[in-house]
Amino acid sequence: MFESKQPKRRLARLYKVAAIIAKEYSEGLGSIKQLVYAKRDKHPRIQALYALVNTLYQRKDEIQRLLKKTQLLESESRADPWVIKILITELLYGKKVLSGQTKIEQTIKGYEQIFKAHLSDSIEVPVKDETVSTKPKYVRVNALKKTVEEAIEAFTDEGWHLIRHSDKNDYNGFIEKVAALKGGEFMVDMHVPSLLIFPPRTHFYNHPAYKNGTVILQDKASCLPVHLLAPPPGSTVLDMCAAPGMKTTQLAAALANQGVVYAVERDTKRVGILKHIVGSSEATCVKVINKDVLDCAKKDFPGAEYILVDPSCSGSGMTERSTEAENKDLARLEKLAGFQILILRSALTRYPDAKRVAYSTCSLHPEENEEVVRQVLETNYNFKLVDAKKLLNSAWNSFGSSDYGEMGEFCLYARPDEDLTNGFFVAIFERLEEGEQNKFLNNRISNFKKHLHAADKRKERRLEGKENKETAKSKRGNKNNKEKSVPEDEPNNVEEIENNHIVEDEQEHGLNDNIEFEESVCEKGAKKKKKKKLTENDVECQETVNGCDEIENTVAEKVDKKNKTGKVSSNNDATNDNITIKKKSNKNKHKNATKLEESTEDNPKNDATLENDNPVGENKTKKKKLKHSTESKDDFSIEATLGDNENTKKVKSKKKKRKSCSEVNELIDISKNDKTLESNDNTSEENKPKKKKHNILSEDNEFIEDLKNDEPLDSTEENKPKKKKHKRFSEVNELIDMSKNDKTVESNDNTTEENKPKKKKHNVLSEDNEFIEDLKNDEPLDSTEKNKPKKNKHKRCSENSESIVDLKNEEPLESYDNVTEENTTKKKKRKDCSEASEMNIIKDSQLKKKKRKHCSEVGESLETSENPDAIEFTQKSKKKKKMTSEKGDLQLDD
Ligand SMILES: C[S@@+](CC[C@H](N)C(=O)[O-])C[C@H]1O[C@@H](n2cnc3c(N)ncnc32)[C@H](O)[C@@H]1O
Repeated sequence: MFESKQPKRRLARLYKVAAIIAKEYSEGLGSIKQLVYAKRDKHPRIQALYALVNTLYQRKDEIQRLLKKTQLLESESRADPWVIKILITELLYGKKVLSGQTKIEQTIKGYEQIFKAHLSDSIEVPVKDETVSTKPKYVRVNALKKTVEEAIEAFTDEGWHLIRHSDKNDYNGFIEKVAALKGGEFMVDMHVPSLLIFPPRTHFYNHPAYKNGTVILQDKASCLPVHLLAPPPGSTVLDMCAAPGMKTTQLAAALANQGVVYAVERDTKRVGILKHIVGSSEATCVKVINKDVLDCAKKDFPGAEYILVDPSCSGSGMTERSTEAENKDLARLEKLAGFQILILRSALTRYPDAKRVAYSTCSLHPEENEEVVRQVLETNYNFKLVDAKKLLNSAWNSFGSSDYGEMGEFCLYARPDEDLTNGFFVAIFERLEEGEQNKFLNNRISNFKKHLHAADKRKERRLEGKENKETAKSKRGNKNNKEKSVPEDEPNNVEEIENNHIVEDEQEHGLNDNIEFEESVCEKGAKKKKKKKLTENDVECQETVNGCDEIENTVAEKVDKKNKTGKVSSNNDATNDNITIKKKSNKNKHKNATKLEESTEDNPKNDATLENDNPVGENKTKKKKLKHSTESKDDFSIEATLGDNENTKKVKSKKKKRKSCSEVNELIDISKNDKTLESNDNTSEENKPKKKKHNILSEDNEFIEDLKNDEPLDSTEENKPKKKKHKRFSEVNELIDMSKNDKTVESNDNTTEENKPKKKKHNVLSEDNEFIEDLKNDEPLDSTEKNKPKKNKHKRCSENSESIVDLKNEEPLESYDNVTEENTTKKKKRKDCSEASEMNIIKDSQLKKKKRKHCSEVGESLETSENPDAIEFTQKSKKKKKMTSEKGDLQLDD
């Protein structure tokens, strides 16, 4: 046989595999390092793979620019865009040659001069080599296998020299010593006693202590949540987001294997890694549970006393580049925050035996941290935030943003530049003792929500009543003449209206968190329900492993080998977090899953540096303070959201479409009043003479007036002149629904839900989600405020609306805001509405289009809602009788 001397016609496997990894990384399927390891069987040159993909992401902006200028992706549309990007990376920043003869390589080479010409136009941005770590290597001694003393002795025997730091209060001195660690030296951490510190780039992969599970590679920051949670031996612990299991094993060690650690992990693949780590660390007290923890309840983890909430996050703290933390993908952060709020709130509300809860992220973004804490804490009656500084005996420097006042300062940050760790955030909550108070409770919200909660309960009772009634009716042979006598466009009764907004089926869905939102509003014929397009927004979150990339990779490798699957990370988005907010129609439950594209613009995250063979040294540590984003944070005040007209700004949207700001403000104002909510009750429309439906504004005002009366409910309704309140009820009910998460706050939701009669499926507006909406309205994530000058406190309503709208306009908030999908087609209508009210109210009002006639005063009322006298004005305006113009969409704004 003659050897063919023909040039290689096939693309080098290195490039193919690198392209796959780059793509998977862009999809958030893992850190570059994890993905490289996972593809090891596909290409053994992991360093070359890593270098290519890492460089691609370091240079992504330039490459993107080149692609745009040359239109290469368009002209080479048949080629894999990721292969093109990898080849450009190789050509411009890698080997600087493409030696293959494939068509695509030839094409890319053909562009070389053009690329270079474009590049010379731009300023060269120096790229930091992320493979050179300046962070020390942290090694946690697995107390289940060896004591720290034994480990120290063993390392000393190996020739390592222990550097001591005895002053427990001198954190700065400690950091200096850590930064100065030289080859052959190690220290014991001053906070986490089981943690040993070695110089950067010390290798442990081949060390027997690592291989046999005696030591675990875990960054110090990642040890802090469990250290601060401090469950004693014998206790019951719930680890809500457990894989890969670094903190799970730390928890087991804290318990000395006495007691139980429920380690919950949703992702099946990661459960495999979790089990492996748990097994190899001999953490016998751990029970691994492959479940979505949001589908769990207290019965699943009986007696859970200590809870660790370490949810998926942006992972912005996992990079050594502090600039990374400044690159915010606001929409993504908001989605993550939504999920984080849900999960933290569930920890604080579902488990009645919980004494202490640790919330942590490996993110440096306040949106995922202080903001999450704030949103959850401000409505929580049972927990307080513990001052982390005190827990660490003041020997720590980095805390949360003072923009959040004391609340922020009670939270702890670990910062790469200051603490020589990964970036991390920890907040510790403790159950209130008797007589104690959560000083961050926002009473205004709480009272409001308490009322709503009460109203909610009443609604349930009414529903039960209705069920009975219906049964009786059907027994009577379904004689329903009454219905026929009701004008077409009128809902039959309050119950019916309310039924359209029932939060349901929490039992089935585990809780409020997998959210289903039924859009059903009365239409002509009273019983027709509008079907909405269903959406399921999968929010893919970058899985971050909190400082345990290395171990995870290695374990992944081991698991791989064992399972002979060859894959740990895969294209399967199982590694992603799915925040699902669903809308379902009554009848059809079809879903349209929309995957959020994680853009390639994402900077590399979680890319713990690959081990290399550099000698120990170069412990240059930046003392520069990490510039932490401290966007303006207006103090939250429900007062403002509930109609702080004094501070409301001009609402921008068109008159006719935004008439109802004042209405909602009024409604909400009113709902602040116990009695007003009570007055919602027992309003039987059936018993009322039917009235004109067109005078919405005046109806509202009257209704509001009614609500403002302190008359006891039942009597009120009976004695009042009959009005068409039911329409407003539905709106109020929506408002109530919006705030129903109170249940989650006040009750141990799951458990209470369990005891409730089952309701209609899929008629669910998840309380939590709505609550998030609510809260979002109350205070936008600081992202939305980002570009704004700091404002006075309590300037909430219109500002928020505007800022949220701005944000929405730029990028729809998919996970929160299903309704925005629909709304996007109605942009003009919702400019001034904050999301929650839009979500809930627009729909209703849209469906009332045909029913409602409005007078021009509606527009006026909206205008007036922007000024401080809005309510007064609207009250005046109710006196005007004539509604002249037929009005379509009614939007109620906060
Ligand atoms: C940041 S990692 C946790 C790291 C882990 N605590 C450790 O120290 O090794 C977040 C994990 O939570 C899991 N997760 C996300 N949402 C979840 C949910 N709803 N229920 C259970 N696990 C979830 C993710 O799959 C991911 O493995």
